[in-house]
Amino acid sequence: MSISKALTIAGSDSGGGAGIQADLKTFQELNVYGMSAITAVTAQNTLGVHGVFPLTADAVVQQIEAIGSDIGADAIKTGMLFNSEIIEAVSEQIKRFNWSKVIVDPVMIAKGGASLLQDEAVEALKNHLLPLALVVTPNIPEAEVLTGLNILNLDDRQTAAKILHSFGVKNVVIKGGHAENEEQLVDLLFDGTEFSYFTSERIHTKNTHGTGCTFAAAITAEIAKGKSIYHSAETAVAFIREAIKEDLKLGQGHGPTNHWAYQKKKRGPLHVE
Ligand SMILES: Nc1ncnc2c1ncn2[C@@H]1O[C@H](COP(=O)(O)OP(=O)(O)OP(=O)(O)O)[C@@H](O)[C@H]1O
Ligand SMILES: Cc1ncc(CO)c(N)n1
Repeated sequence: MSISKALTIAGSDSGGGAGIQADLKTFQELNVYGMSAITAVTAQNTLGVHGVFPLTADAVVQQIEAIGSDIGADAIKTGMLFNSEIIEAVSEQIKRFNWSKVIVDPVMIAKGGASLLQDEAVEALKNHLLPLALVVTPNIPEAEVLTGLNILNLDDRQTAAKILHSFGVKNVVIKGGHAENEEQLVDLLFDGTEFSYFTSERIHTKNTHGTGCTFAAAITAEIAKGKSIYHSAETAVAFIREAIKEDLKLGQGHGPTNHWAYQKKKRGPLHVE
């Protein structure tokens, strides 16, 4: 049997809802073999980020080399990269292994406000990593930082998508979760020519920790399997929707989403002892 493989280069979330943990759970659920290169360890739970411990760029490079030189990967996802040194090192490795299916989730700030990317690193993200990316998946505040725009409506999001595309990334997905006044959420996809819109009803829950990571991981898994960008985004929207709807009600703050929910809906409830 040949199995598709995906590598996530991201931070560890001890609470298990975001970061590396969310990515690996999502890869597994979508039948993709998951691998990881950890950029930073966070002490984190549903109440917030309590500590951030970045690894050296060399430690990140060695993890990527270990995978690239042996198992290989059909798609690569990046999440929390923390500083420009790590971003530049990761970009070098992507070039070295000729990886073209690269999905960049430009993680900047955790839900509680903790910084997961230093301010100095934004330029490195734009100059080194985005030109290598097949897809970038900012939320609205991240799209604002990357483009310098104030994004108030759908027109602004379209303009932001065009600017992001001009940085060299082939496909742009701007996620709509942060448009808090909107009951209809719109995730926008721009492929350089056409816009597509994925619309869904807002689910009212505080358990949305890790939605962005899970969404981008689902896109990565589908791309690893050779699916189109449109199909991958469509599956990711369905995956995250079920994961938010069937939340697990864990912790006292913003709880994680339910990574089992999408497959459970497809195959019916599992018999849990
Ligand atoms: N309350 C909600 N109801 C339904 N879908 C949602 C909700 N919140 C987010 N989503 C969906 O989840 C996905 C991630 O969007 P969001 O804008 O929340 O990402 P994010 O801010 O990067 O997440 P994170 O908090 O992990 O950083 C998108 O597909 C978005 O439409
Ligand atoms: C490690 C990590 N990566 C990404 C996010 C964004 O959700 C988070 N909270 N923690």
